[in-house]
Amino acid sequence: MGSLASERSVVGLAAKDATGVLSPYTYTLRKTGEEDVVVKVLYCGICHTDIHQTKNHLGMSNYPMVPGHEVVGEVIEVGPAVSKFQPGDVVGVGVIVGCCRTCTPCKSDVEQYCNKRIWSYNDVYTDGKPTQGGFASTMIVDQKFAVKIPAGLAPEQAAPLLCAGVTVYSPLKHFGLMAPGLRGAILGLGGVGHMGVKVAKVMGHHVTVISSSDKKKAEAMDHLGADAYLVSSDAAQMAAAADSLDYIIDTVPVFHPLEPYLSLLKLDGKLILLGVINEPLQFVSPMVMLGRKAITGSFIGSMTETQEVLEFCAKKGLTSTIEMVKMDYVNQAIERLERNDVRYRFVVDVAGSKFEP
Ligand SMILES: NC(=O)C1=CN([C@@H]2O[C@H](COP(=O)(O)OP(=O)(O)OC[C@H]3O[C@@H](n4cnc5c(N)ncnc54)[C@H](OP(=O)(O)O)[C@@H]3O)[C@@H](O)[C@H]2O)C=CC1
Ligand SMILES: O=C/C=C/c1ccc(O)c(O)c1
Ligand SMILES: [Zn+2]
Ligand SMILES: [Zn+2]
Repeated sequence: MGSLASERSVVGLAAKDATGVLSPYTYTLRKTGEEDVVVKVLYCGICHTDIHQTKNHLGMSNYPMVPGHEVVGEVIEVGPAVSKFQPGDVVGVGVIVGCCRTCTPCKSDVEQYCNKRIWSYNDVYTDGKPTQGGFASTMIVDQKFAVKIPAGLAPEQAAPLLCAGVTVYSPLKHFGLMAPGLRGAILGLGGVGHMGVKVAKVMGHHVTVISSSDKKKAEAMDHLGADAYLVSSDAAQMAAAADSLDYIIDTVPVFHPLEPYLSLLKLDGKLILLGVINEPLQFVSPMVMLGRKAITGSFIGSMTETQEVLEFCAKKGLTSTIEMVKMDYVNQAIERLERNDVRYRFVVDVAGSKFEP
């Protein structure tokens, strides 16, 4: 099925330099390969990683760069060997679009840890072309790196699950933290953090939000269903919560000391780092030894876990909390995300927007 004829010309919004400002950019996609699906982008979430990448926080950015890795779209064409999808299917694409398929992580179904992973943007595909993300009319992706959006999940609600959702689900599952009754905390109530609260609550955990201010308290308790709320700078509140938590999911995207949070963990508690921070973090060793605590990290989730979290959310009636915007608002949305002014994820209505070159 599908025509394998030519490269497609597409329009996206690209950063052209480390200012991170996005502007229209026309480029071509590869010819539809045997295992490729061609996806008309419907919606794309804005993740803080898009800021790290477009603004070159990691020193590895290449321009022009079309960001966006929480992509929901409609399949409009499939290559001849595609078995998972057909035109008309609503699918999701996330953070990675390729892996080696032969290394231990790839063979263990955790291909996100493949050292040859191909990122959905700011990378180079197997054909030598730059990869470009979801703030664009169309993407082409190998069927392995697309997931089905289950019936019953609104496509715009599903977009944040493709990064934020699976990023919290994967470590809870991997570290054996899905049992009801656990006491967990979410540090940083943004796009990833709000999914952390929702997923942990559905698992039956007692959930504390640890935030940099009290601004989000009412919403966290009333809308997201958090059980407790700590302001990280309030020493009395923090002291009262010492030794009380089985885990902390840390989503803060900037440098912060770890010791105040390590002190909140119980014996064998885990501090799970998710934020991308390009400088050394700090703690003294007794903070982990005297309590056998673990500081660990986790990176998105596998394609299997991505499909699983979508089905988990559909089954539990769990949605993301989003602010929907058009493409012409993306630069303002990014500025607001950087100022910590979003409730809790921007999702761009890509197909419903005009973005002419
Ligand atoms: N490990 C992985 O696989 C993944 C990692 N990430 C990374 O996780 C981090 C969080 O991503 P995301 O949730 O999209 O980001 P958001 O900007 O949506 O949320 C980050 C939250 O951290 C808190 N915060 C504290 N200090 C700051 C600061 N100086 N600037 C901004 N926020 C601050 C805020 O919460 P509050 O107001 O409560 O203090 C804010 O809402 C990023 O570094 C991102 O790159 C994202 C996805 C996957
Ligand atoms: O948002 C998804 C990607 C997160 C990410 C994690 C670690 C890292 O080094 C990155 O460049 C991105
Ligand atoms: Zn992300
Ligand atoms: Zn591999």
